[in-house]
Amino acid sequence: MAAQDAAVDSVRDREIGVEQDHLDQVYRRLEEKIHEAEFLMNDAAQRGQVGTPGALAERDAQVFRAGVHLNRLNNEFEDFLFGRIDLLHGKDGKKGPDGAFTSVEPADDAVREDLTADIGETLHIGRIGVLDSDYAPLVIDWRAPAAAPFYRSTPKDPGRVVRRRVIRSKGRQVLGVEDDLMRPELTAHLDGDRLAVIGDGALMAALGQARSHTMRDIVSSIQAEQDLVIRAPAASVTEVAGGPGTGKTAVALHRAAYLLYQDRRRYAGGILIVSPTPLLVSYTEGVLPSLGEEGQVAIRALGSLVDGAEATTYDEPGVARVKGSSRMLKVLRNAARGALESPGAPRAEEAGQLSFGDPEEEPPQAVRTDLLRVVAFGARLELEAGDLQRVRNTVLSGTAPVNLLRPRARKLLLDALWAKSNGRARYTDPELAAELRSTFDDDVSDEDSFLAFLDAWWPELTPRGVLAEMADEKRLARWARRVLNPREVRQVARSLRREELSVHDVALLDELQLLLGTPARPRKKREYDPLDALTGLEELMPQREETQWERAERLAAERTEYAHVIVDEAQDLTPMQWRMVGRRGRTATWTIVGDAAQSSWTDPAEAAAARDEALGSRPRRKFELTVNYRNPAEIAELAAKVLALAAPGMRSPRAVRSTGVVPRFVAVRDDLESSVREEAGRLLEQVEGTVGVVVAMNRRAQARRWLAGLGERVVALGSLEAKGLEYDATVVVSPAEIAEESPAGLRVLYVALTRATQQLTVVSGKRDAPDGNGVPALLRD
Ligand SMILES: Nc1ncnc2c1ncn2[C@@H]1O[C@H](COP(=O)(O)OP(=O)(O)OP(=O)(O)O)[C@@H](O)[C@H]1O
Repeated sequence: MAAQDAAVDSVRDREIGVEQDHLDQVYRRLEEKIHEAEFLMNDAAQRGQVGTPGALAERDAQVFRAGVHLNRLNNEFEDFLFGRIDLLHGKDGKKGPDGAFTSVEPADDAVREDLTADIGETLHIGRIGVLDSDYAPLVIDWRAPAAAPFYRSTPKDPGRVVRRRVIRSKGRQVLGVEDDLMRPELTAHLDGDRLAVIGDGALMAALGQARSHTMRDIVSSIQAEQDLVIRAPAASVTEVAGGPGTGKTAVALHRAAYLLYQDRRRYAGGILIVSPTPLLVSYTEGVLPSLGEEGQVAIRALGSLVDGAEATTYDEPGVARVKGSSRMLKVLRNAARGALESPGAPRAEEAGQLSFGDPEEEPPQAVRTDLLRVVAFGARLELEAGDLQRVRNTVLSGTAPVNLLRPRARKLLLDALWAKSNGRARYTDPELAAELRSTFDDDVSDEDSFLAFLDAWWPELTPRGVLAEMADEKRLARWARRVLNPREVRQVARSLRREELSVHDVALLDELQLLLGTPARPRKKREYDPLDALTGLEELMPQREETQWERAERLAAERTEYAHVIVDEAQDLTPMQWRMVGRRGRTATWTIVGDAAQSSWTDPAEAAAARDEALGSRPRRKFELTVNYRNPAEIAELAAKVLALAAPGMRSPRAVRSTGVVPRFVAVRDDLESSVREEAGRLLEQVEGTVGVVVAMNRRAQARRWLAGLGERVVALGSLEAKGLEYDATVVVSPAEIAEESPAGLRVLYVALTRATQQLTVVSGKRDAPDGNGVPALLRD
């Protein structure tokens, strides 16, 4: 036995040695490429000394390209090289742009009658492609077509692949290899030696690893059904459904990297990934940089999609339900127009009957808006409340955004004043009359009193300002007439009086932005940039174009529309959020991943209708992921009981592994705190990685206090914040409380129960009616 083990070890060492040699060669080549990039940078800098404008622009572009290149190469990639496939000879002898043979099918004579075969091609797969100096591929980028068989090949449908190998390395050292044989029936030879096969279970090893607070990429173990989604053509809409832990988030991130690789020019327009919470954003943020992609992808939480907003608080379920519903559209339309009547500055009647025009007597903000008085051609002209209302109604009868109607309002005011001035009667000659009118307009619109009036009577409205107006219950009741009931009006108004924006307020802000419009402003002069001094370009070309850097920066800052939009946890978007997200991808292609069974939105049918509207008539391709890579079978089985209640008829994904550790149940009489603390402490001792404690939303703050001092590996989460996250172990506190939080509570509980990769403890209170074993009513058979 010992001799056999030793033999296996020596084969393993030999195979590791083979991969180590290859990795050394790759790093030598990478160093050469870094030198090349540095040379390019230096060369470009030299050119700066002799500067015709053309040469300077070229230099700028070259510095930019070389900089990007260097940056990617210098990036310390963990396991830079992670895979290898050994392939039979292919059907034809054609090579693709990555230097590999393109054929997917083996040549007719690739396998001899006695089931022996020779390996015709060996490809190494890594995070980026590297060619040697003869353009032979040392490493194939994982996203290249030639790498697809690494993910797709199965013993049932092996194509040309004989052996698929996962290589584990750290820095520059190969630590291990794991092989899968795709054609176990063959005796294959590579350069005359029999092909060795080492170990199995690369995927299982990855799944069993301790979790940290950041997600890892899965490039070395993407599964075939996931690969189909990642490489699906970008056309129109790709919809992916799958239960908890099936890799939807992971697949969405890898798809972003794939799309960029495949068509960088097209996606220079940016890829937006919409994520439900800031916690999930920070959990996933590291994955794209680890795949060598940064910059062109923006991952934003739903509460941060509008510039300047960073909402993290949640409304109570009842309020969220109103704010998320498309009923709000009508309310917002009324508010956007109605807010003109009640601008933030005190209105005339509130400010008292102040006379108009004498700066001594009156603070500048107390301009009356129910009377316009000007002097023109030596006479005093007035428009009174009734006249003004008529003008306003005429202007507002159109559908254009309110702020953009201001020039029209100004014009109609002048018309009304002109009508009062009798100016038209003075001349019958049309040319003279027109000239007089133009002088009249110029005179009046230069008058301070006219300008001050216009500012007060038709102020530029901001989304935030209008939302603040909606906090006034009486006003909101007017705007929401026949749309919201009095209770809803009271609740929404009250929620808007809070200082912080809620996640649902952000979609309202975005809608208001559209309803109000942004008036054109004079272009701001560019600020002084120290980089200009460095490059010396500013002095040489005073009228210069912006550099590529500046352009990239400007586009990123200005970007509100993207070339591809990926929506994670799509089941949770409210109708108002779909409208907000839809506006960011009007001409985009889309990838939408989600699981209806995990939806925390109360009315999925309404949300589905809003989603259809956002996506329009674009054709959709649907995919389904069926394997749960996160939860062991023991946890998945328990969660399935809640699924049966939350979404009857929906199937659970198949759990891919089992740990033998069943969930633990603890019943508590009165003191939740000490039990939760104790259970969290117990789990911290049993697992190496993170522990999540999930409680009902209204216990969030409390739960944080309970866990104080237990260290960074443990976190307290409100049920809605647990979306998409995972931990080595979780404590779910009072399933009944979570389930009763909202009409979607059972689905939220299903989310909470599916967060652990190893262990789950359920702590029940009185409300849970636990049985003698501590199992709460909701989780019994
Ligand atoms: N092919 C794979 N190889 C290794 N790990 C994988 C693979 N696919 C998924 N995983 C792991 O499984 C876990 C679940 O993945 P992910 O969070 O993407 O699932 P999800 O479908 O988004 O789940 P949920 O709907 O519950 O949010 C992650 O730890 C992920 O790294």
